[in-house]
Amino acid sequence: MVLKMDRSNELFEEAKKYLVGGVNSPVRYFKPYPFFVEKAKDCYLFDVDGNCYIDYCLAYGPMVLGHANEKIIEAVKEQLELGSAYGCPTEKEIILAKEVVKRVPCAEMVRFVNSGTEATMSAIRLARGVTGRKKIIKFDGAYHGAHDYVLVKSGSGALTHGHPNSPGIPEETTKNTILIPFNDEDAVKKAINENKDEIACIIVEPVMGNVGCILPKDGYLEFLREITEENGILLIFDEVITGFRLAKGGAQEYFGVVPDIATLGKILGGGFPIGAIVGRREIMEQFSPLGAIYQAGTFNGNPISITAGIATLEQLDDRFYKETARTAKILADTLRELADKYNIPAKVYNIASMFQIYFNDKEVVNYEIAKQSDVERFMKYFWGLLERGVFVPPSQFECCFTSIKHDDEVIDKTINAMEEVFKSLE
Ligand SMILES: N[C@H](C=O)CCC(=O)O
Repeated sequence: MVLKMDRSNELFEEAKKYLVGGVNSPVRYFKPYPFFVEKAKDCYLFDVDGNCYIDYCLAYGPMVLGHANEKIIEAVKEQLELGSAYGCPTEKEIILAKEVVKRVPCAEMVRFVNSGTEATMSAIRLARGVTGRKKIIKFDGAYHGAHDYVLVKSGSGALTHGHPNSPGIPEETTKNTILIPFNDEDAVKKAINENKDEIACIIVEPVMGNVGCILPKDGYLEFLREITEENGILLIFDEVITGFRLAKGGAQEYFGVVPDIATLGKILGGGFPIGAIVGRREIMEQFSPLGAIYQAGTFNGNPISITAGIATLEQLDDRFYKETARTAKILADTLRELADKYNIPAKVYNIASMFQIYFNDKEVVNYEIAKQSDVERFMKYFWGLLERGVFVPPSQFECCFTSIKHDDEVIDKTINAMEEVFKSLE
């Protein structure tokens, strides 16, 4: 190993004694051991061995303003003095909810929760409760968090670590989860025809950011909108990744397709745990205490996360969207050029501030094709970049993100690192 990672190694040995696999989320582990972080600032992570990395993982998505953003720190410090959990409502929840409603096209009402996992779990319950139907359609490779109904043919860490179907989930629990390939209209039609009046919802990541970066084919999201409407099925956009990222109003604004319900997280909490279910008023009002569909949580609407969320959304201006998209595109174009120049079979996808490379000669339009990508070469690319001070997620089944702090100087350094890495990739 070129990188000096001795202290990380020591900490990993210690961590393994107390924490399963030495980590608290599987995506954080990579062989032989991950670097341990000491601190982070702007677009940089600093590890315990004194290495500094340009960060394109951004904590798997939330840190789009960069790490340790001054305005968020100031607002959170102030809120900490006022208390960190009340079990009672606060005015700040209204402020953040209003901001969400202003931005996100389908959002007429909001329920704040603590994670994307909780958001999708409750959104599915809501859809089932409202429609009185049991079945749901989920796309192969989509990752909607770590709860039972959707952890089948799943992306993200489940796929990276070789278990897209997690043991421990009874087949009775997932027998109502219909799995179909993404970007395939006929598969959707067939599933709906075979399960007439039984499907509560289609849940979809408009851009599949948990199996790399798979883009919807032109017209595909529009097709999902039409066919769900025609069949009394609720359309759920899982915008935990795309929300506030592709545009102020997320993927639904970017693509101009408005779902019935959406789930949010990541950016919404400004680096603190949060999730949200949003949707049309008559649907959302079925949640308790107005309706009978139960949804609850001690930390729902937690004042620290809400405060960080308000301070974050305030800073997502037009310049933010323009710049983060510009830098991600430069990197995606660079990767394409390098793959061409060094004759490495690769496909690169990019939308707004998201991008990912697959070492694959086929267009990656779904999970089956994504899975055929060359993992070994990807890990060579990953380590090559890391050794040159650039951190991308350690799996091609995750997505890279740019933040507002990735300026031209940082991008140039990244391009140089990429060029050096590609030279050694054959
Ligand atoms: N891709 C996951 C979430 O979106 C990564 C986060 C995790 O599993 O820790």
